[in-house]
Amino acid sequence: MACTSQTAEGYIRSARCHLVGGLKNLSVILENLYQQGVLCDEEVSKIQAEKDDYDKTRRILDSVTNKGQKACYEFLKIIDMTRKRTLQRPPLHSGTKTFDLHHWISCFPFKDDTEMNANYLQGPRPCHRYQEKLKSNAKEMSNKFWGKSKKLLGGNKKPDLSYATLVLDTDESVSPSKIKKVKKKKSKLSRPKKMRKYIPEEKPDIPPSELLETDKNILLVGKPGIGKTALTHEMLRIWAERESKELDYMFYFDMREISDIIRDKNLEELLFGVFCEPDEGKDEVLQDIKYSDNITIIFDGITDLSSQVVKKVLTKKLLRLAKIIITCRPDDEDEDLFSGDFHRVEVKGFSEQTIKTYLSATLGEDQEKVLSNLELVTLCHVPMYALMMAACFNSEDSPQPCTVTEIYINIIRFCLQINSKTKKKDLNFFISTKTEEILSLAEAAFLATQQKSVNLTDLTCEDICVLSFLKPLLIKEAVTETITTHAFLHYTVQEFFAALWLLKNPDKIRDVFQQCLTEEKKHMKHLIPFMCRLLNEKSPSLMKHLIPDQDLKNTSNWFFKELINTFLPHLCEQEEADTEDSGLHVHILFLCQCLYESQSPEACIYLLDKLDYHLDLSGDSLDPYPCCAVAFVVTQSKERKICLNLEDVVISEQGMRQLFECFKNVQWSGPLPRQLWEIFLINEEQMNFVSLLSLDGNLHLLVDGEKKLFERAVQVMQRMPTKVNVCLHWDKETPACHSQCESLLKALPFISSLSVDDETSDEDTTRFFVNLFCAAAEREQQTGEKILELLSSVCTYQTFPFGNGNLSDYGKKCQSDFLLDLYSKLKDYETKTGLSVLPSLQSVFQSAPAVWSIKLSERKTSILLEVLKLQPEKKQVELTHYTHKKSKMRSFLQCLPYISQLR
Ligand SMILES: Nc1ncnc2c1ncn2[C@@H]1O[C@H](COP(=O)(O)OP(=O)(O)OP(=O)(O)O)[C@@H](O)[C@H]1O
Repeated sequence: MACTSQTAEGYIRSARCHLVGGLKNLSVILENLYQQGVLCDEEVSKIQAEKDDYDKTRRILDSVTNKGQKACYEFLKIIDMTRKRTLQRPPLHSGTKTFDLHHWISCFPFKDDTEMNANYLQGPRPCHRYQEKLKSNAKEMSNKFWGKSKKLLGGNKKPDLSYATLVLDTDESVSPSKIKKVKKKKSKLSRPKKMRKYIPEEKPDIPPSELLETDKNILLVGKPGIGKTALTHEMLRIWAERESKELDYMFYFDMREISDIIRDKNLEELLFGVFCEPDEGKDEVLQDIKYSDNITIIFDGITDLSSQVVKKVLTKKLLRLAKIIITCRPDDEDEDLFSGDFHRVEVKGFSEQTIKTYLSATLGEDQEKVLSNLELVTLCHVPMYALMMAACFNSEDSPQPCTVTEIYINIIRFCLQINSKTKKKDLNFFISTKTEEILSLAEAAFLATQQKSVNLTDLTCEDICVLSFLKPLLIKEAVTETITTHAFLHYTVQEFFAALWLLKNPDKIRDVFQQCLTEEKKHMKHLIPFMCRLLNEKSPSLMKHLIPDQDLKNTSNWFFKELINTFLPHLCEQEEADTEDSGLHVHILFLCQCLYESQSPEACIYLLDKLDYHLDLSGDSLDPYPCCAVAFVVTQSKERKICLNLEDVVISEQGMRQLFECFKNVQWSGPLPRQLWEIFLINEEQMNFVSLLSLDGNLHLLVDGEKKLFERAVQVMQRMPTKVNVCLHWDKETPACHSQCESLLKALPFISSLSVDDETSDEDTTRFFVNLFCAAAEREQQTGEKILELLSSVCTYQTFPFGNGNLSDYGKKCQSDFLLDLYSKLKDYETKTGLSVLPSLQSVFQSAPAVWSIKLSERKTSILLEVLKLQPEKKQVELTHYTHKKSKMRSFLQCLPYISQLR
């Protein structure tokens, strides 16, 4: 059509007859000619004053061609850049061959001057203004959407909520979550593994912008609350914020909100009446939209096609060139209507990584409270539940602790509220009007849970609020037959509803308690913590809107006693049968968790009383949440201190923080301090040793424990800001081995005192110190370090075994005995090795008690004499078990010069 030598003017002249009648949207052409300086104000006005479009077109063509090549080139450029709106298309199926202006303009050999391209006005002014209005509307809508969620998060530190990456699945072969083969076999996965399966696997990221760019129509399918609306709002935001000279439009319709009002509306009413009205040139805008291929329409939450206008848009009878995005829940996915032309994308929620990022952004440090509970973490794969989690832990209105059940109650209330569009203040009333539907869902949940199934086969309810907790499952029974059942979005929500039904039918509760003790039905016990909290009437409330108050109180009166009495005897039986079983304490922990959920001090005291105030958690691995539960139960005992056994327990740093709160109610004696230090030392996390040390001022250390622990303790001492008091414990009756003595000696510069726990026998204590002093002497001999002196200064009178300012008779005796034993053993050692140890220990022997208590019959008087000789002044001596042996009496007389008083 074009030859390269043809001029712009010639090109226009050759097609003049087609251009007259073939140009449209003359205002766009004129405006551009004016902006590019081809025509002046006056010329434009004159053209506009022409009576019809033919005359206007002729006049435009004349003006441009009269102005020469440059003006003609500019004109062609304008036509080219705005051709969608300024050039007529040849009629479709016209039969006769017509001149195609679109083809004609594409054949003109333009120079490559891309930098100019951006500057053309694409469509009529009113359309551009309308686009601006739509964009600002979209930004506002997107802000409002996130603002609504943000409002749920209390506190001053409200985080900014925005779109977090969702797992999107474009697998066309029908999604595996939808169709399942009938599986007769029960899943053998452990509960944590089963829970993890809820979290969708990470897929290659499909950013919302990509969905926005593609020419295809899109069907977004996903469970309630999974993020379909959030995704569409993200697309709206991207569209509204991007810089583009294109004249494009984007409309969003929340079908749940408008489906009632648009039933009989036409396109104009839908776009301008329901969504957003142009401020000027309505007809021009509507015309432009109708034939625009740059228009995106979102129908969010479509359930049916009762609206004719929506149906026509979806079936392309209206807005033929528009790109359509629809979202629906799997329940409403009508394959006949949405098939073919729609690219199906399944929205699967948050991946594990996004859950972590989301919780970290919304909760900061508090994220640990959720992360430490696997059930809560997996619940967060549904973004709506993640939002609730953030809201529960962030809220200032409802004080923490937030029990797990409270989070579920909040979730249930929140889902009911948003799905029914009820105002917060009317929600309690609304719940009571839905009693029947909620209880029927609860019954289906209970029956399925009993069968260990997630398929709610007997569900008859069609209520939208109730269905918002569910997703449909298509079960393939035969090649030609599938049946639809429902499943909860998360198994724990099913258990929650099952618990609710059980409280409505209290006569079944005892049976269920018994079932929990059987191998076959032990999974039923997950209902019990929920029941414990649901019995509590405090806010957030649920049960009291569903069943009469008195019924709930009647159940509450016997429930906890029955629970404790059912589980405790079973516990004792197990204990007798297998004392090695470390799973044994699971029941105690379980009961603690139940009581924590209940928040009932009376029930805690009842349990503690039954356990004689002994809580034995030995051998357990305690997550932070159970720690919180144990701390709650222990703190309820105001009158009596609890004896806590934490032997071989594993607790995280966070769990420890929870547990610390209850130590004031715990007996601080026996092995507990040492057990705690072991838990800390074993732990690989950064533990807060300073706070542990502050409990009683001592670092408690098992002398004959694992070598690694001992070494770790030494490292800890070295890192402490001040010197540490060390209290040594023994497990088995073995003296410290050489390497342990060595480690301890290495740590001496960081030790302010060394003592021994009061359960260690005198013999062991002596043996240990003898070994330690001997090791010190050896080391001193080898290295020349003055270590004996340092050691003896650490083992001062104040802290020496049994030493305190006011010794009892028993104490005095022990101390005297200890010193005499130590002296005699070290003397033997000196003789054996030729090393000199005793002179460095003068201060130790001199710090001896004011009154020496001696069992004369058992003692070598020669040793006594030597020790007395070391004393700076005469000492009082008290003889017990004295002897009738003359020789012994005679040598005792030699001690008299060093004795001030003898009894
Ligand atoms: N990608 C996301 N990033 C951050 N928050 C999200 C995301 N998706 C959803 N949310 C949060 O979850 C809430 C519920 O999500 P949304 O309304 O998008 O679910 P939906 O799939 O449209 O549910 P329904 O089927 O009930 O309409 C939102 O209000 C938002 O706070």
